[in-house]
Amino acid sequence: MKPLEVLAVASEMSPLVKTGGLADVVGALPAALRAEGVETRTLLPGYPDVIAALGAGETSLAFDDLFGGPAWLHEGRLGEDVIYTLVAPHLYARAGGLYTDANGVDYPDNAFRFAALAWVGAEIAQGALADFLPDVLHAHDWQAALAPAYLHYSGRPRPATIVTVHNIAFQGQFAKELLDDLRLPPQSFQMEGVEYYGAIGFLKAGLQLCDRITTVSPSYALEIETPEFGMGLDGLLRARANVVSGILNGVDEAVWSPATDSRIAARYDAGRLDRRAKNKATLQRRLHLDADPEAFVLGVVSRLSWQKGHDMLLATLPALMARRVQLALIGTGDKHLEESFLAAQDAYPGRVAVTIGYSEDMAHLIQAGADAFLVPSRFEPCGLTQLYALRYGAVPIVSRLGGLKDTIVDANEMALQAGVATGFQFSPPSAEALALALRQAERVFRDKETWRSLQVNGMKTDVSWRHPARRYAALYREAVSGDAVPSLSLPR
Ligand SMILES: Nc1ncnc2c1ncn2[C@@H]1O[C@H](COP(=O)(O)OP(=O)(O)O[C@H]2O[C@H](CO)[C@@H](O)[C@H](O)[C@H]2O)[C@@H](O)[C@H]1O
Repeated sequence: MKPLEVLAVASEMSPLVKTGGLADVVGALPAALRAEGVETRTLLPGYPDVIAALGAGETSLAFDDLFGGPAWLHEGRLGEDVIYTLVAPHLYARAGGLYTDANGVDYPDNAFRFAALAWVGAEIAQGALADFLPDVLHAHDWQAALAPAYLHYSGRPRPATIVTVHNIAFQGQFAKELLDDLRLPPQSFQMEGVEYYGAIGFLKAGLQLCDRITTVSPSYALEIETPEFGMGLDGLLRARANVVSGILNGVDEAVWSPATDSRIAARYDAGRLDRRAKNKATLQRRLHLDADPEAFVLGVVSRLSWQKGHDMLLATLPALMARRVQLALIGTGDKHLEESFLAAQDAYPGRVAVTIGYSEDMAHLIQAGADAFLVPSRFEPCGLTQLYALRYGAVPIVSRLGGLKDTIVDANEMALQAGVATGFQFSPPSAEALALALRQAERVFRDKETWRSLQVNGMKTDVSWRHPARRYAALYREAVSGDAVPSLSLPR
């Protein structure tokens, strides 16, 4: 059977460029899909680091003026994966972050930076390259979501289109005056097009005009159809509910496996869990936590934002610190949260260790050394860190919503009796409910045998990409077969 060919369009891809979970997913999917007979090529913005990492490669497809300057496509390889980099120095050669300057302020031209990515994705999808004509364009998040709109309004033959929502909180909204400069036709500015509350909505446009919508867990797929979680897009998603599905993320096992992980102090697996103690001791030493093997060590690896709910952890800290508990946290984001956690570290020396910043090494060591791993999110499309925690025997304590609800089996009495529990869920996402869950978890932690059964159950859970990749492949095939290509019936 001829492999199905997919063009993935995204603004991040591990290990080339990452600010969060989106990169992990975009980085892992091509290899996982290959096993399902799907060949994926990925289009990324030409950030300087990406260009440097991919080195010399072939250049093709030049644009004299791509939203304000010249641009061209660079074809490189990362292992077996073909990566197209959109080289456009006027858009991507910046000293700051991917989306914001050094002060955390959005670049004023983000609309054009990501419209360009989507535009070139649409060009490739319609045959601009001699050697690659994809069957599917798969756009990830708002940065790529204008691609289905460009395809729709081009009026030319196009492949099937899929938009995946990794986080509906980020939507890409821009002034309506940009319509023409964004190369969108006047008739696109309507409710069935790119118009969104009087502005231009990139994610809105993609969700409206693509063939299939996915998000990263079945529960989040339902949640975003409600006003509480839909962040303004719930009406659209309800109207298109027949093309919305939730496919859980997986774990890249080449990167996240305690048996082979070179970033941790001692390797282990479910049969050699005792070796984990060395990672706990190393973590405590490196972070200047008290060398106490019996302390209940909580781990956190996260962006620090309202979504992730760590303000609730701060609120419960005084009660926690009255017990034999330690906290090892690495995170970055909201300045107020960063400062509050640093203040907690000062207040509880040897008990609270806070690293403000980003470190893959530390992320792995926390997973391998912490007893429990905390994800108290207010909303969570899927969540990857609780999946890594399952693999590493750090028992997850999570809020009961979104992908957290779908991936962790709560250690209630019946689940413990049945021997299927893998962690702890709490609801609603509040400091009080979190505090109760932490007390319950600590109680089970003191019962070594039961705790070990949670660890082993977690480590045996299949969190690989095999099952999700099969679902994506099936979805691609369904979209290509065109049983229903709903956007074709929309006004053009
Ligand atoms: N300070 C730090 N140092 C080192 N590593 C750090 C770090 N902070 C975060 N990370 C890493 O970044 C990734 C975060 O992934 P998540 O899925 O947990 O959240 P995120 O909200 O970014 O992703 C969004 O997209 C993903 C992908 O679909 C969804 O799972 C999720 O629910 C959604 O919010 C993990 O690999 C984690 O280890």
